[in-house]
Amino acid sequence: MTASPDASPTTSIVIIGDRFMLPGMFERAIRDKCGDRPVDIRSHEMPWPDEPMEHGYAKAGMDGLKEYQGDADEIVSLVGDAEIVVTQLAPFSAGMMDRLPNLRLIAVSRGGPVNIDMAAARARKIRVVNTPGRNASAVAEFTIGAILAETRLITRGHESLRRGEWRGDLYRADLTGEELSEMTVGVVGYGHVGTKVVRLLKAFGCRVLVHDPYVQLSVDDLNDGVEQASMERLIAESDVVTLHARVTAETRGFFGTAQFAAMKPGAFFVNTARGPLVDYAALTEALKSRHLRGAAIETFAVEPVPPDWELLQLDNVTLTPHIAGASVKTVKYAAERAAEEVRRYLAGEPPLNPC
Ligand SMILES: NC(=O)C1=CN([C@@H]2O[C@H](COP(=O)(O)OP(=O)(O)OC[C@H]3O[C@@H](n4cnc5c(N)ncnc54)[C@H](O)[C@@H]3O)[C@@H](O)[C@H]2O)C=CC1
Ligand SMILES: O=C(O)C(=O)COP(=O)(O)O
Repeated sequence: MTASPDASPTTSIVIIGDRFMLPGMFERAIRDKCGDRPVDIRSHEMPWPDEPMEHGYAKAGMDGLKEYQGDADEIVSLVGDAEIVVTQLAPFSAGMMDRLPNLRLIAVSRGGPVNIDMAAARARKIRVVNTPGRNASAVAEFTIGAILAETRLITRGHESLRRGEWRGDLYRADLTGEELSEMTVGVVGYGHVGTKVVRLLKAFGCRVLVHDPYVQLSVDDLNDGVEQASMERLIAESDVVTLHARVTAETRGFFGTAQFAAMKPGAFFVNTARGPLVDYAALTEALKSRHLRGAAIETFAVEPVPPDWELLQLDNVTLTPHIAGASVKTVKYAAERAAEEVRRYLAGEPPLNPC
């Protein structure tokens, strides 16, 4: 059908999807929101690379961009003359933007737009929007599961039964857990995920300590007895320590030999945040010596981890392959927000989440 001469020009939108975006969901959301506008949407799936990379999806070193997936030339050719790009992991460097003169909006479904050169985008007046907290409830729920997997020995019980071993005497010491209602849980980082972890923990009746030097506790949490603590106090008093900070110059290597030694004997350690926050060789020693009773680890500095890695062989750790944020709700929410950002851009409205 030919457009009438006075019709608005068609806006070209390119979606660069990956395994976190679920095929078709972003395109459907944009069509639902922007159906009354002439849009031409092209969706591409980026193949997932097999080789181990930083956090599983970061190639290091393209103009300081991090946690990205995809080749610059390939992405430039996929985007072509499009005005809008919707992506999660595709990188956009200054050099790539120079080759994409029509690009005006990048909707990036990330907590932080670490795969986009923000200074370059600002200089070229490209609007960049993101979706902070899109996976926060997914990670928070998963974290509670990871804590329970260790404190209630769900993983140990599972492994025991897989080996054909019933529980033995009630109560076999290695399958006798500890209840959160009697524990102190230390939450490091009180951002999108950390605040939700605290909210869920309160239902268990445990004492909750929070360490985050940059944020004040909410009035609700203060009224519910949650305490702000120095890192030293949190480490010394917690039966479970759970990490929810981003990797910065300050937080990189946050937990090493000294911190694990200062934790209570028999305490548990949980990391669903990022591998570089932790010295995993030091954690391995703390678990082997049984100074720590258990750990639940979900993210690593380089992913996938080698199958013969010592941490994977220990009997007092629950390990998952970086799946805490991956829920259907996360993707639905991200698609909905990206579509709303596209609608706002097309309608000349201000963005929901400008970067
Ligand atoms: N396993 C998974 O699938 C996922 C993991 N993540 C990770 O979870 C972590 C938390 O994510 P969000 O809550 O969205 O981040 P966020 O940016 O909302 O919160 C991070 C918090 O860390 C705090 N922080 C900064 N320096 C600190 C320090 N020295 N000590 C204590 N706290 C400090 C900040 O003030 C902020 O409140 C990040 O590392 C993120 O990469 C996020 C999503 C999915
Ligand atoms: O760690 C993951 O799985 C992520 O999805 C990264 O979350 P982010 O976009 O950095 O908040």
